[in-house]
Amino acid sequence: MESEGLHAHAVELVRHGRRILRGVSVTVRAGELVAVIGENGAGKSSLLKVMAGELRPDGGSVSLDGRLMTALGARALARRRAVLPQDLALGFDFEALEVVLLGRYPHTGGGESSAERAFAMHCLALTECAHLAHQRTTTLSGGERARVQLARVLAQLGREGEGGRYALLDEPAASLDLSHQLALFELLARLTRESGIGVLVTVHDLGLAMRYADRIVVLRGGSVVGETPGSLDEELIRTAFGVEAEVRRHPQVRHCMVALNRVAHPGAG
Ligand SMILES: Nc1ncnc2c1ncn2[C@@H]1O[C@H](COP(=O)(O)OP(=O)(O)OP(=O)(O)O)[C@@H](O)[C@H]1O
Repeated sequence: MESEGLHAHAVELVRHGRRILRGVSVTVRAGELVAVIGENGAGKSSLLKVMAGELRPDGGSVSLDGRLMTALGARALARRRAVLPQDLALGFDFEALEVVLLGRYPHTGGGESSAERAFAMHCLALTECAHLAHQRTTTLSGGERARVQLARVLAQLGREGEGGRYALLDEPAASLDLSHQLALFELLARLTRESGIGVLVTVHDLGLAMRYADRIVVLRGGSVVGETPGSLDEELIRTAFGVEAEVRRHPQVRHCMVALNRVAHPGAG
């Protein structure tokens, strides 16, 4: 078993008799931003849930820094990794700051010192929603709610040295406007570089994935069909999405851009 990092090794997942993940192996190391892309139903969220320890694989294993996920207790796990699910329904109408403080629970057991509140405010500021601290989450816009939840994830990951160093984020950019999508990925890239946090993120925007990810994992039909450091080629996009695309390196900036042309096989499922 590999030691450092979050590893899915030959993971199989079956749900209600359907094989959803087939022999999937993915690694996220400390300080690395790994993007998972793939068409609807490819298995991205399922993989994220398995790697978060929320779903038990039916074959293979998941380990976190050399320990099997199944051997970690709930609180230890909550200090080591934080999850942003795709659709999170809160049962209570909390203020945004209270939601972020929930992220501190695995560390504090529920105490709310002024230092904890200041740290929670700091996390809200990182995701540009300090001004929403005392607004009820039911009254937030979709994008604002996503940013508050991201602040909760950051609070759960904690200060450096506290442990809890992996963030698993399921389509965090889905409801964000253009500027906040960029700000989110800039923040994630900075966190991986400066704090050594490992990030696994599912994303539909290939441009964001190519610009910010250290590695891109491509899923199709529950299998990994490609893995590439930061740039996709046209063949892989065709394989993964059935779409003809052109990938060009921008002359001024170092990252690649993708121009989608047409569906490769119109009507194909
Ligand atoms: N509990 C379940 N029972 C049966 N099928 C399931 C279950 N959970 C997921 N699936 C199926 O597994 C497949 C993968 O789902 P998953 O949510 O992982 O896809 P995804 O790649 O995240 O898709 P999207 O881009 O639409 O969010 C889908 O076809 C889905 O219908």
